[in-house]
Amino acid sequence: SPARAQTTEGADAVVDTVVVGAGLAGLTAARKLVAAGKKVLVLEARDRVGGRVHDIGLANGGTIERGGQFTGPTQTRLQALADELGVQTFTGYNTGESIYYTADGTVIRYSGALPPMDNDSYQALGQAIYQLDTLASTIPVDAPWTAPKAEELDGQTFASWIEGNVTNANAKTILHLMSNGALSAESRDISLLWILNYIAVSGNETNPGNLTRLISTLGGARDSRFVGGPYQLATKMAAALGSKVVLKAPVRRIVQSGSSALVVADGLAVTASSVVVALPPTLAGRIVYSPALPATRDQLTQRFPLSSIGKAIAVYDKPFWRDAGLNGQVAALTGTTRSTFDNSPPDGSYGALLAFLDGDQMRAVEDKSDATIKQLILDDLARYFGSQAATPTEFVLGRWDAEEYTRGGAPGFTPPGVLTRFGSSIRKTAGVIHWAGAETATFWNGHMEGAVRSGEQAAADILKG
Ligand SMILES: Cc1cc2nc3c(=O)[nH]c(=O)nc-3n(C[C@H](O)[C@H](O)[C@H](O)COP(=O)(O)OP(=O)(O)OC[C@H]3O[C@@H](n4cnc5c(N)ncnc54)[C@H](O)[C@@H]3O)c2cc1C
Repeated sequence: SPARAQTTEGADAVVDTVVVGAGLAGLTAARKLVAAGKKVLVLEARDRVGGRVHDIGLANGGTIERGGQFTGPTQTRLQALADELGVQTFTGYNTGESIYYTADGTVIRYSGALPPMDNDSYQALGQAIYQLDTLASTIPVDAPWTAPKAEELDGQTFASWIEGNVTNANAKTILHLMSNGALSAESRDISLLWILNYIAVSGNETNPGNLTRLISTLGGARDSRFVGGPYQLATKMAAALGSKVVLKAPVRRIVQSGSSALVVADGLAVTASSVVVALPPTLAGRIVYSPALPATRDQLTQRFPLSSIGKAIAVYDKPFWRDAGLNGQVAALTGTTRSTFDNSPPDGSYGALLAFLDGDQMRAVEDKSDATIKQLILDDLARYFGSQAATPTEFVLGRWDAEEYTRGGAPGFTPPGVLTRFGSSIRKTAGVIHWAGAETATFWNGHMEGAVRSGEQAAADILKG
């Protein structure tokens, strides 16, 4: 009742810290706090843990990743967690040629990281990547709004930078496609400062971030996968926390009074001396805070969307494209899916093709049924890999934008003018509330690594007192 939320009396439980959200960030924070002897309760809206990480069982006995899946070099905290929990990684399938599918429907096979282009185009693209890396090297990862040219960089979109700085048409095309494929966000939607920061955070304390690491398979963010899937990281942490994780408990209000807070979820209310809100900013903004949060923090959550993303997986008896010398990777200029990967298990005992629906392509199918989307994807896969791709044995579709407690994908991004005006509130505590979640991380922001780092950071801040 409203009366109950006015007071910390009448709570169902009293703990040291309430963690809101049982994604990798919230679970990591809880795990660290419990290890330090704190009494913790994690309130999770869904009927499962893991948030944007979720694997499901296939009829063929395999397991497939619906959400986050790739990891790679410099993602050291995620790796350390996996080691602790006994979850192995393996290098994704990279043998053979990739496919570039042109706007007029031509399949071009190629080797190496970049689609085939004439020399001038390669040079122009290389120059643009060098410029972006150079600008990114000026961004302080913990405070991008203080970068030397922050105003200028945050005053434009990535698209306007491409159009204003790159003259070669092929190089422009690849840069726009990269935004769609690697960030699930259109170049016209994101601030230049934001993408430079996203490049800068694609590293760790000893390895500065760079664009190649952010977008690459081998040696990059899409280098490796977890044997059995990354959902195990969430379920293993949750199993160790046991009854400290409460499912089906969406938090609706956080009422602070003095040095404590009453966290009101559907079905229960908990009093705590600190709270970790481990949600993407836009979902954190849907909780009602009393007293109201500082204006800058609230305005940040009004301006920090999640990208539009869907993920489809077509499963086959065998990875037939490998016999044709293909690695399963496509970069396409047309189609519902423009980015695919070989998602087969490490032993290749069956085949799986992962097809992303990114940005505009996800929005274009918003009103379509699952069956229609499946057909659109299979038509694309058949165009890329031949008619065998049209008849999978199973098909999995994750429409992340439509999930009530996610509402989009990774990463959360900022349009122009947001990081410089509101960014400094991203991790600033509000009374006893600490902010975590992949979008708050200073390395591998938006990734599983960032989620783990943000949870560790929030726990460390609370323990410091
Ligand atoms: C399709 C897809 C593919 C991706 N691919 C990769 C990849 O290959 N590699 C990579 O590193 N990352 C990838 N990511 C990103 C990665 O999954 C996320 O960055 C990371 O899992 C985020 O963890 P988190 O804990 O910060 O947030 P989330 O996982 O979003 O966790 C937030 C939790 O809070 C819960 N919640 C929401 N509202 C409330 C409320 N009011 N009260 C209580 N609980 C609430 C949610 O149910 C959820 O469990 C991908 C994401 C998607 C969607």
